[in-house]
Amino acid sequence: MSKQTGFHVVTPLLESTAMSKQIGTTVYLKMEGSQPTGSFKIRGIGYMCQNVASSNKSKGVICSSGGNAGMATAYAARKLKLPATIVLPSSTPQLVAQKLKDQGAMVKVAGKVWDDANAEALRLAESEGLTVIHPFNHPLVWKGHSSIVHELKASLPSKPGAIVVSIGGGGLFCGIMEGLDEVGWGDVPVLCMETVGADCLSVALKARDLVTLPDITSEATCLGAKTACQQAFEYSKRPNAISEVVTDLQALEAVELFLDEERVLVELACGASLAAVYSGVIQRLQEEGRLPKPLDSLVMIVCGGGSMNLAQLQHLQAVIRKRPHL
Ligand SMILES: COC[C@H](NCc1c(COP(=O)(O)O)cnc(C)c1O)C(=O)O
Repeated sequence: MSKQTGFHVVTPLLESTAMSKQIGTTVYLKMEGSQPTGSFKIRGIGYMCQNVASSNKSKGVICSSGGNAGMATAYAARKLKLPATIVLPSSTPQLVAQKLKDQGAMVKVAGKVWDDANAEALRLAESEGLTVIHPFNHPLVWKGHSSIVHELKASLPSKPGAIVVSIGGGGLFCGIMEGLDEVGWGDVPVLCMETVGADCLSVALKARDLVTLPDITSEATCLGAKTACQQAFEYSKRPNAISEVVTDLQALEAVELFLDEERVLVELACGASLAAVYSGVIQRLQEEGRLPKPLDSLVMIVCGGGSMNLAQLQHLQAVIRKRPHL
């Protein structure tokens, strides 16, 4: 067994019988919710924190986060004996703040959405001489996330027909695209899933410009960056990148179905990806000729998410189902 180099673990790659039956090909689930911090974030964030610590010049790290990048930063900082400050928007569920404090991090709340928290984190970094750990926009974060693809290359029987990822600021997407280039799978279609109201990449693609959303109106607050990172925007112009958007209700229904069928509770952010199968996006793309039919296989990056529990699920069910149907 090779010595573990990062703070992340090699996650299970499971087959979903129900999803495979629904789309007529093998659907593999890359279970990133099994990571120590509950999401894939520890791969890239942990790698960046290790690099910061190895420079020995840091007084501490600071991360603005919808929750999961903050969890990864707090966990890695504790392991590295670095002080950590996490700045959350008020849209992040309270349970996350307690989990961060349990990791020994200092928690501050600033603004309504991630962009507001990020502005405060940059101000604090400057005033207190802290090292910024960006939740999605840094080459070290993308490099760490690319480890997912190397694990897929080692585990899959053959090149996948397509990979599905959720998009917040685009860091996971950048890591996946970097990894695909590295293993020679640069032509594999990557389906980029967002929710209405947190669809910064989709809107940028339609505008052919890296535009900023006026606000975040989706309940999938962990996808709540108003502007995608430049690198994600560049990657999204590649022929193998496909951008799709689902509603919060579709993401919620996907979370509920996944819980029933696969016995795992994930965040709405992850539901956005799962909805690609559960809400028929894959089949529509095949009918439109934008995905091959049949697909050799499908890999779902189950990004996970640590800010979900039964109470939060019940809250989201009430809020989303109370909304007037558009
Ligand atoms: C505002 O928030 C950005 C980031 N969450 C991002 C995130 C994503 C999307 O990853 P990204 O595209 O931002 O690298 C997917 N799935 C889950 C469960 C996530 O938490 C954060 O935690 O600070």
